[in-house]
Amino acid sequence: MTYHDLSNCCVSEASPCKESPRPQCQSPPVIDIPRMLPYESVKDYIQQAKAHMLQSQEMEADLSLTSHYVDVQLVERSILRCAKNTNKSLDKELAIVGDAERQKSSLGRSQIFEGPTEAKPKRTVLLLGNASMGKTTLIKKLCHDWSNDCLPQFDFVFLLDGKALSLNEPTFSLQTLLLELSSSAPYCLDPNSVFTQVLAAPKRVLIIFDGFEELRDYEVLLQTQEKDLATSLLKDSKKQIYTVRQLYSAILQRVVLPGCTLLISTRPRGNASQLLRRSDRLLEVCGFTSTDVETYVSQYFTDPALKASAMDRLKNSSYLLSLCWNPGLCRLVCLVIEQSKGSDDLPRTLTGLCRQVLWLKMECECRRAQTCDKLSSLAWEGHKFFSLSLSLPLPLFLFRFLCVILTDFLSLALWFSLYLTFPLSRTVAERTFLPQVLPSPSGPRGRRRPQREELELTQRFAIGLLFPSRTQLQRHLGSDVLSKDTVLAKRVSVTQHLEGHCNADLSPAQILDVYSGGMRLAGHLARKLPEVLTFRGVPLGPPDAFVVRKVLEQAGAEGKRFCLGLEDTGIQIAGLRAMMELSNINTYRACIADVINLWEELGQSGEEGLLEGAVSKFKINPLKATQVCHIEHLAKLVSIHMQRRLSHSVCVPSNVLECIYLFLTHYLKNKIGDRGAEQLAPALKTLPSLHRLSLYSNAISDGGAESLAAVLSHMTSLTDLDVKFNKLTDVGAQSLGASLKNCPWMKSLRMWNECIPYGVFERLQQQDHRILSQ
Ligand SMILES: Nc1ncnc2c1ncn2[C@@H]1O[C@H](COP(=O)(O)OP(=O)(O)OP(=O)(O)O)[C@@H](O)[C@H]1O
Repeated sequence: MTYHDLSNCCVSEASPCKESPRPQCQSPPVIDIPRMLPYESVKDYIQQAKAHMLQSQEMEADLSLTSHYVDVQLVERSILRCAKNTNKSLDKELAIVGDAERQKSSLGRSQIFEGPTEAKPKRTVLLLGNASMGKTTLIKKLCHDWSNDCLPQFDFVFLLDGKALSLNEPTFSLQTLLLELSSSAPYCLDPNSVFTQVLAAPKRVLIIFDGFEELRDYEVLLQTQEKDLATSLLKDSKKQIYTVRQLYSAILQRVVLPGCTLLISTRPRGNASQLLRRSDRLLEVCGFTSTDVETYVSQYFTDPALKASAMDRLKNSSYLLSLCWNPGLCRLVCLVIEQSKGSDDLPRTLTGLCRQVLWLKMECECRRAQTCDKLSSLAWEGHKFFSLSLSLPLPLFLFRFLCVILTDFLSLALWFSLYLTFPLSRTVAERTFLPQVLPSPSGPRGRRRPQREELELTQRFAIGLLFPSRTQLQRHLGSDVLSKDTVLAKRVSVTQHLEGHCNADLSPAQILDVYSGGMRLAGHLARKLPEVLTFRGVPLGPPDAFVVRKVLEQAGAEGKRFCLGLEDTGIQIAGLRAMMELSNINTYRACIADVINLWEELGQSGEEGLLEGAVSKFKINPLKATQVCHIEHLAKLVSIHMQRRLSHSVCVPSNVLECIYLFLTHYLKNKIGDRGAEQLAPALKTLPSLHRLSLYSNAISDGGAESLAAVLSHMTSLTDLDVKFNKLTDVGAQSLGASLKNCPWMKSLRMWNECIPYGVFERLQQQDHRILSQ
């Protein structure tokens, strides 16, 4: 009997998974298994493991995977290649792509471990996603898929939790770790046989790491293993003498089970250079689309009447609807809608939402006064949030979510009005609002510094708490005049701080923060906004885009107009459209492909006024292309320009796109290389108004130079070309030099680099004085 047979025997009776089509299933390799192995016990174990996973249906209390899971798409992310600085935090290293690119690189659950056809399977997959975007839920669903035989390439799936790192005793072996500590493992009757099989065919093993708080935890585990430890592990992985940390580290470093597949989930914060080097694929859970939100709501509310009214209420509450992009928040929104039973107004801010959820939970499950006291005092003493979750019957998810928001840095006391009793802190030196609203952090020494995500959220919450509506203020503080005065004083301080900023000081993130203070605070901000407002590099998810629009709208009411920069923000097309609906936008810049898609959408829906505005206000000069895809988008734009039509049915108004004046600045991060130059060349040929082109330091070698040389004589408006510090040798340089002879209109060609022999360069310069070295 071969292992193939064994695997086939294990097909469970459970129904096949619904969402993932089975054709993805590959036939497992045929592996001979030693005769003496008791097949039955291994086979039984696999069956039990599958059944065990199928039993853990819960996403969280009362919500099951089978009835409430929404099948979300994943997006393949890439890293900006930047030679100089590899020590950046991961979110800064990830290339931000537009909506169109995201669609192109999206994939389903069943494709996570597969590359393009013929490519090798992905052995180390990093699953990224911000707080409560659905990483753990996706992992649970994957485990279900495996139980339903939808991941036939794996015989074993082990789910390892970051929290197990707190087990410090050196009493584990690789065998006990996998068969006893993995949360997916059932009780094993014959651990030796199972473990022998795991060791015999590691390629058919999937190990999932989830539940780590941050990237740093992984990075520490990737520090080089002590030699003795590695040798000892390789000699005998059954000895129960290792700590969980040592074993995790050995798996991640592939000292043990080298051929297995690893799925590592994490939030994209902090430095991840080691992890990145070892990963074959970066995937991101990108949250719910608007259709996903509708699916979620319809699954959440089983009563048809409630379902319809919930969706109506949500649609009337645009900000809450935009928050539902985050699945965890979507769940909270549904909870609030469910509990409010149509009576109350829905919350208008994130702070309002979380406050209401907490309040609801406390009303339901705790004796309020006692719990408030307890929470406040525990939090103020600096206890970790997790310790609270042990002592209170609130759902773990809620705690985890609040934990992200509040963290140990900002104590829970903030929620319970303790913040009112603290004096304003002294300086306004920092460019955040935190000093204005919060007591100084006073946690024990040596604690990690709060991450940016936590600070941002904390800041938004702090502002949200300081600017509740009048009714809320009255409800929470009643006749407590002293507290009311403190709130008002802090509000004044924040407002003054905001007004004290000169325009250039305002960071895009601050604009997003301010909205949590409601429209009153947004009004102060609106007055201060600079005319050229750029968000480049700040990810704008749906709620952020909503906020930006609101603030711009408010500023418009005061007569302000803007030139809006939305490149590298990842804003969705719906968000872009919302900006176009504003009448106070002079010009805007955004991802070219998304802009074209928006034009198409507007053209197809016959919204000619909006289309005209969206086309005429679009600005690309100067274009800062940082990824190869930017060049493809440019080519698409050029083709629209030449054909004067968007799609079959949509023409571009004749007076626009007349003059694409283009100045491609050098490609700062991604090197376009020969491939990029090749793609760029045909597009360049058709640009009527390209005067200067800089492809400085772009890893272009002779192949790319040939492509450029071939189109140079067609670029009749080009006066200056800069291809300095590339990799051209004498071949590429001579080819460009020869082409220059056919371009009498050109003024300069800069192409020096150290791969061109000095003599060759000098001769070319003598032949044509327009060839410059600097
Ligand atoms: N695909 C989904 N379908 C339905 N609900 C989902 C989905 N993804 C997430 N949720 C809901 O959002 C909640 C939070 O998701 P989850 O715990 O998976 O996030 P996470 O990314 O692991 O967060 P963290 O980084 O905080 O650990 C889940 O408990 C569930 O209610």
